[in-house]
Amino acid sequence: MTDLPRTGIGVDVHAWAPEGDSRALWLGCLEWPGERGIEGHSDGDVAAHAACNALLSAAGLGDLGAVFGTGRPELAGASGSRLLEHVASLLQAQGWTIGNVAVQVVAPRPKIGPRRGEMEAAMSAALGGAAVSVSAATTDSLGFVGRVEGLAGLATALVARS
Ligand SMILES: Nc1ccn([C@@H]2O[C@H](COP(=O)(O)O)[C@@H](O)[C@H]2O)c(=O)n1
Ligand SMILES: C[C@@]1(CO)OP(=O)(O)OP(=O)(O)OC[C@H]1O
Repeated sequence: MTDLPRTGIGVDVHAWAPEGDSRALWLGCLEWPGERGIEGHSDGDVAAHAACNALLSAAGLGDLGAVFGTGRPELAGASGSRLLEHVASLLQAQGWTIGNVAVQVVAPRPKIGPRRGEMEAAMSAALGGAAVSVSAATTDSLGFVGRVEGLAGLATALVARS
């Protein structure tokens, strides 16, 4: 049987930190100065987390909770880059090459367009150079994203046997 490439799907949602909270916003392995921060056990980077979930899904290796648990003390504040690097090393150890990862941020802010290239480069670097594309949508003020309760990251990934 030929080893066909495999796709995966991932999502992650985190709540915004309360207004005035000093937490920083980390999204797509970048810090966003001046933007409202995010709640989370890690740094709450929904773009990186969705990408991790998509890659683990594509490789049949579970998801973030299966790999990192949901509250391990050593992962408090862990960066999206650190999680992506670990996921990339797990896939490599299992004989998978990453084809590409596509990530969509669902949030009215921050505006992704002006930093799209920087975000793609930062996530790609964490994945050892694999192609990453980033897009965004606002939801036109509807739902929990529109009410500014939280933001979401969605991702797909393609992997193939090395
Ligand atoms: N956080 C965001 C959200 C959206 N964009 C850009 O705006 C376009 C229009 O968004 P709609 O939700 O109204 O379709 C979208 O296609 C993105 O180009 C953004 O940069 N950052
Ligand atoms: C990343 C982890 C690490 O404790 O923490 P959270 O910041 O809670 O993020 P989530 O996307 O809910 O995934 C669970 C955890 O694996």
